[in-house]
Amino acid sequence: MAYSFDDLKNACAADWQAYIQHDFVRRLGTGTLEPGAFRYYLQQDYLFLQHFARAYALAIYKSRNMADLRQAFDGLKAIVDTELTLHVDYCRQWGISDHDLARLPEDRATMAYTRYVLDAGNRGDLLDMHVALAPCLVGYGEIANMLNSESTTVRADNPYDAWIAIYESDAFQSAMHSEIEWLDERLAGVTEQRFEELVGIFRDATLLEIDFWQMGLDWRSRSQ
Ligand SMILES: Cc1ncc(CN)c(N)n1
Repeated sequence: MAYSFDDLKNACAADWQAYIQHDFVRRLGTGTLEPGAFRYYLQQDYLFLQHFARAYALAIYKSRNMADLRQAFDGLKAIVDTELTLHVDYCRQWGISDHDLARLPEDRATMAYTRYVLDAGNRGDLLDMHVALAPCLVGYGEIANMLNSESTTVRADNPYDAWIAIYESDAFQSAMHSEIEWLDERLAGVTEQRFEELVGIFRDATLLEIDFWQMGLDWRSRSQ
């Protein structure tokens, strides 16, 4: 059987839905998320993105041909040039200065997720690395599309509208599609046993995304 990215998602369908439809996401869409929860998430996400940039750099290191190298490089650029740049501007709008960002303590949910992905890439091969990175890139693209399709989503006067805009942007959506294409090509040739290993990594990373949203909702008990 030729596997595809959709098979990875289908193998962890309940966890994937719990991630995409998390309460944190729903409240972003309706504009009802507590500002403190969003601010805490935004700050941790700044640290998260820096570690994910390191993970894409590891994917570049593990690439053995130009096509793989270019794919990992595009992922690195999407994080550093698109997401992190917008993120720093966005943090300023939320009253979080560069000074604050430079001194942030790392939450254990940030630590667990980012180190898991770096470890999956270190001990595994390039496909393990991309599968560990996929819930991040594909999940946020899907979340933006899901929010756009829901009648309960508020865009005008929603304090989180700019957040949705980052992930519905052409730059982010095209990075997501190109990653799915890359994964589809590689997954088509794996054995059943290898696919099951990859499902384990994909599920772990999806569960760690859920923990990251939950960290935001639990911000009061986690605040520095
Ligand atoms: C935790 C998390 N996951 C995914 C993304 C989208 N790159 C993000 N910014 N933060």
